[in-house]
Amino acid sequence: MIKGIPVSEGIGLGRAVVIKESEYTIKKTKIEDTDAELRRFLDSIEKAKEQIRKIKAATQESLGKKNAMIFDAHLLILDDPEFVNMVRGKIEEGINAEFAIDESARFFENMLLSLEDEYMRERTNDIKDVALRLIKNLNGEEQIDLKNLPEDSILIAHDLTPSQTAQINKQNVRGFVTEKGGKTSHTAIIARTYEIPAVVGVEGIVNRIKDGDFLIVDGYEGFVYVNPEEDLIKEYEKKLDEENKRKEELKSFLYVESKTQDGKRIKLFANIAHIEEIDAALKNGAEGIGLFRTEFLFMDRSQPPSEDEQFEVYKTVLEKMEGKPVIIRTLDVGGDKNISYLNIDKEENPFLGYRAIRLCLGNKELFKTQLRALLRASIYGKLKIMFPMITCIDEVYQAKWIIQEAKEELKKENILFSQNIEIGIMIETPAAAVISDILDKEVDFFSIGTNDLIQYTLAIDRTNDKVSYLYNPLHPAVLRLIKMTVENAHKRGIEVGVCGEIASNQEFVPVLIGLGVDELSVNPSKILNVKKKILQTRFEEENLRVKEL
Ligand SMILES: C=C(OP(=O)(O)O)C(=O)O
Repeated sequence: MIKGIPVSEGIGLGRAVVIKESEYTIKKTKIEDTDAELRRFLDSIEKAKEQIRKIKAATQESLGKKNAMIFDAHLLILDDPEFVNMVRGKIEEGINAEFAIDESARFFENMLLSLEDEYMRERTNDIKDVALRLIKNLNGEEQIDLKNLPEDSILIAHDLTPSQTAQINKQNVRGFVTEKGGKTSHTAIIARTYEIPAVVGVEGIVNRIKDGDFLIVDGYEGFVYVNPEEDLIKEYEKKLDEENKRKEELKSFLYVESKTQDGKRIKLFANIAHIEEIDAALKNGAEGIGLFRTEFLFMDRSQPPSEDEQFEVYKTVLEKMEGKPVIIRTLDVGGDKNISYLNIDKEENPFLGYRAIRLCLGNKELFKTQLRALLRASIYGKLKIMFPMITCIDEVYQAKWIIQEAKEELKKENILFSQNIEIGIMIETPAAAVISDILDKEVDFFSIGTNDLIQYTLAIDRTNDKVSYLYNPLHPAVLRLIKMTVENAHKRGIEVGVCGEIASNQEFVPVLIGLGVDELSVNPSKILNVKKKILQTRFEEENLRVKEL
């Protein structure tokens, strides 16, 4: 048994398909006919471009424009005069094309690795990917074909690149196991989107497993069993059976209205961080998006996304949701989410520092660019804009003022935007909950971010394992703040949602309902589980339980 990080729930049984990139020992040879060698090199470039364009089109179709953009970077490398001329120069000196490509790629990889910028360092993978493709083309070697995987395959790889996941025939895949990656890695996101069990961060797995080994992937616990005993296979087959039955049973709730036994309606929305997750949200019956974490658009790059780039993403989300409400949270970085190009100073207490709305109000252009993109996209659906980490009314005034400025600018430029965009805030600091009767005068809705609310109320760093035992969502202090927020909002006639992780957890759903929340926003894969719990809950009973808080 091997342990890794579970990133996509589910159980998979099947045979290993090991994706081992060929390890080339590229020999340097002396070339007499340099013109012919140059032609070989240029042909391999043309072939690579054709291959990449095809993969890009397939990715765009299955995973959307943003995921397909990575292949633009690959095409740019193939057109980069510095790279092409360096290889050409070496060939003209009489060096074989394979060696010239390898040496040039290493030169640029080392150059990028020497930079401080994490994003640039990560681009070395793109150069490696392109160089390998060129060398394989020169050798007439087929690129790994993932379109025709055998039934019940479990993919084992160092990491799955976007070009690989774009080609996979999903019906035949029962699991992913990779050496690299974490909860937000590309493989993890794709696995969750396709609902394929996945375990990542398993060091050395590529060399420990052979093609055809029988595997069990436990995406709940992060276990991978290699050629297990018959008893264990039986045990897991039983679990898989139960899982499939549970899934089937949950499907029966898909078209059932989300309300408690005694008729209290609870809206059921989805949390997303990437547009690819919308399909899973819709498939599971999300009535809207309760939290789109836009910060992920700003990560893994060297500069912020442009207004147009953001506009395209927000427009896509709104269009895909076809008029259902979409709450888009403005940039929430700082704390544990660092973005190198924003040059945030190292802080002693980053969670109490320059983050979220504070950072946006201090970087007006960055903030306004996002707001303009949101306003422009607003005509494509039902947009609601939400500000994170509010602690005082002044922040709400300032943020709304910048929205007003963005609207004036767009009007002058004759650019349309919706006149009915609701503005809301996250209630994720005790201060915001305590003054919710002041804040509610200025906004149209609240969404309680319990992940942060719990950390700030109980003074526990949510990323520190040593104090995680104190992270208690049912602590009376937390429940009182939620209760207070809901009561204030309802007096003013505005709705309250919960978008923190506790809304996805069946254990906490009844208490949130009892506290009177109107909407729960949960992980797409948890929507039907939560709906089942809502249907079993009696509001009056739960409400009585929290009366005396
Ligand atoms: C949803 C929340 O925000 P984050 O993205 O910081 O988890 C929260 O704090 O509950």
